[in-house]
Amino acid sequence: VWECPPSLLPLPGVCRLLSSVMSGTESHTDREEDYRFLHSMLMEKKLHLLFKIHERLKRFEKRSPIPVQEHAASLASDLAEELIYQGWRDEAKELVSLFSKPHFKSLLSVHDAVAQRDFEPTLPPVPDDVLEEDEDSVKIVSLVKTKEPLGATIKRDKATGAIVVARIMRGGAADKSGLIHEGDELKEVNGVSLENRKPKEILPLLACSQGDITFKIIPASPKEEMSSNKKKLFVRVLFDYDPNEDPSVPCKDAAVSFKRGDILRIVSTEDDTWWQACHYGNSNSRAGLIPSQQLHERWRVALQRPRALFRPRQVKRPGFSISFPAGLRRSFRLGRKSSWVREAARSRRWSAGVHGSFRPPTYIEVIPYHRDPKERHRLVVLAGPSGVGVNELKRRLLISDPDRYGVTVPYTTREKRRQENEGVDYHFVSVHMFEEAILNHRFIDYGRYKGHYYGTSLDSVHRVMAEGKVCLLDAHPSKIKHVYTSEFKPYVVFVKPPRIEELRLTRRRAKFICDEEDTNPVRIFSEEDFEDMIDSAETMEKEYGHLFDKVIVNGDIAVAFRELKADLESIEEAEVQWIPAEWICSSPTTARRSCGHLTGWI
Ligand SMILES: Nc1ncnc2c1ncn2[C@@H]1O[C@H](COP(=O)(O)OP(=O)(O)OP(=O)(O)O)[C@@H](O)[C@H]1O
Repeated sequence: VWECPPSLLPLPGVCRLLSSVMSGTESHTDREEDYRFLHSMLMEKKLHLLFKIHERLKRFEKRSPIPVQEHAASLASDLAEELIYQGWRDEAKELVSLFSKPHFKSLLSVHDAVAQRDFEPTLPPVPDDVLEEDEDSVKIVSLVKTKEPLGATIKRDKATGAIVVARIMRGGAADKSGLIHEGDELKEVNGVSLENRKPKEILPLLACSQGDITFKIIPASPKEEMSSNKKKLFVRVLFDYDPNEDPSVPCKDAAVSFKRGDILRIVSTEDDTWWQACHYGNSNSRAGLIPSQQLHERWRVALQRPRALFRPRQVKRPGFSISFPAGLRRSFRLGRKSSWVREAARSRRWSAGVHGSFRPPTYIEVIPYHRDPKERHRLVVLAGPSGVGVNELKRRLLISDPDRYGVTVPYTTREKRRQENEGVDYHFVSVHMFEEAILNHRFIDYGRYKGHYYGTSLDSVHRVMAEGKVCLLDAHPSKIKHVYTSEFKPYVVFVKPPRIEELRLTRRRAKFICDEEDTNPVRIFSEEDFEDMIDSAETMEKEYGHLFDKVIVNGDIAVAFRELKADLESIEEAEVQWIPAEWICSSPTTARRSCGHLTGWI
């Protein structure tokens, strides 16, 4: 067994390592002599002292010590001189001899070098000849380049052929230096003229520069900073973006990737095509390029498939249910039940596509919201194509916590049936009352079915919320606008079908209720139902995706339910919730003043 000498005990890790090296080597060495040599080398006291020093340095490194003073060598020499005049006592003699030892002197001089950060490259003096031409306009900028990129992009000015700084990334090295600005013309890098060079020839020049880097620059005329940049502007992104898959991004390394739903802080919108933003909550994240709203809209237009835009689909949907377990099927989605509403939905889709009346999903301006425990809960809207499982999820939520969740009771003008209870299954009202409520805009959703009105009113939502419960409302996405206010602060969950293969597998035994007049009102899903469900989900996402806070894919019902429940709980517990700025900045003037030129959708 190989043992450590007691002086090495503070380094158990090194001892263990050396010990294992030795025991590992033992079986591989044929010759005793080699083994002894290795043993004596690894046991060498100096080697262990080196380890000790290394270990100490590592420990100090963690503490990030700050030098007490930067001129220890001259202090020691002054002190030595003083001591000589203090009389020649033994202690003084010893100290003077210690100070005069070359090792000690070297140690102090290394200390001073480190304290003064002498190891960093020094900037070369500005060459004498540089100011000869254009004396007023030329600027020499020297930066010390670390591993960090400069944080700037360059481009060639089409008109003049000059190389100019296209963008400066906020928080990057160039930005922090405050010496290089957007629009500056680069004349030389490290003495190499950039005349007649293409940006791609210059980039390697910058990349391989080590230490200090000197630019000869013709500064751009000073621009006024946009006031909007100084304001904190947050957006929720409504699409995924990966610069590695984007051939149009000017510089992949300078771009920021994000996922739909992420919150970004916009730091610059000066450029029409590429904005700058950083991820919220990540203090280390540097600002990077993101496609501007205009650019993203252009992409979307270019990518629009004419088939999806102009071909109205034959929508065939499950019909209407006959009776519902108490407290469940109280809010229903009329959008898919009456033929006239179906028609309306179809023409909405048609006109939106043709006239581009809906906003393409890009970024939505958001502001932080902290719910006061005394305030009402946010309304939870569940939306999704017919048959996807909205009711099933709602039912499970209610059962899981009936004190926390509540559902609305719908209104109808039809006769009450024997097994039904007023205010439990429906509010049974007269046609006159119903029509008056329509005129007073009290309905989120209403329609006629078999000669009777049915509708979900704002009052029933208020009632559930007033009980202190989280109101679960299922609604067609086109109806969300009726509750899209600061009063309800809706949290919208879109329930999306999985891929058709998974639908076939998971819905093998699922039955849904179709037309009540049908001879067989309950039937299993057909292939066509699945296709309709997927198509309709796609259309909903395209037209109303900007309203969705959360998208849940309902493949395995248990998984989808767990995800939904956890999500609804997490928004309540979250320190900050992000709500659309338009709920607070409702008047356009206020919005414009507080959010720069970006109001609501940006
Ligand atoms: N993930 C799932 N796996 C298997 N069956 C499911 C799943 N989700 C829902 N179902 C079943 O599919 C059927 C339709 O679901 P549900 O009634 O919840 O749909 P819906 O979206 O509310 O449609 P509609 O509003 O048209 O009634 C029900 O029998 C339900 O139990």
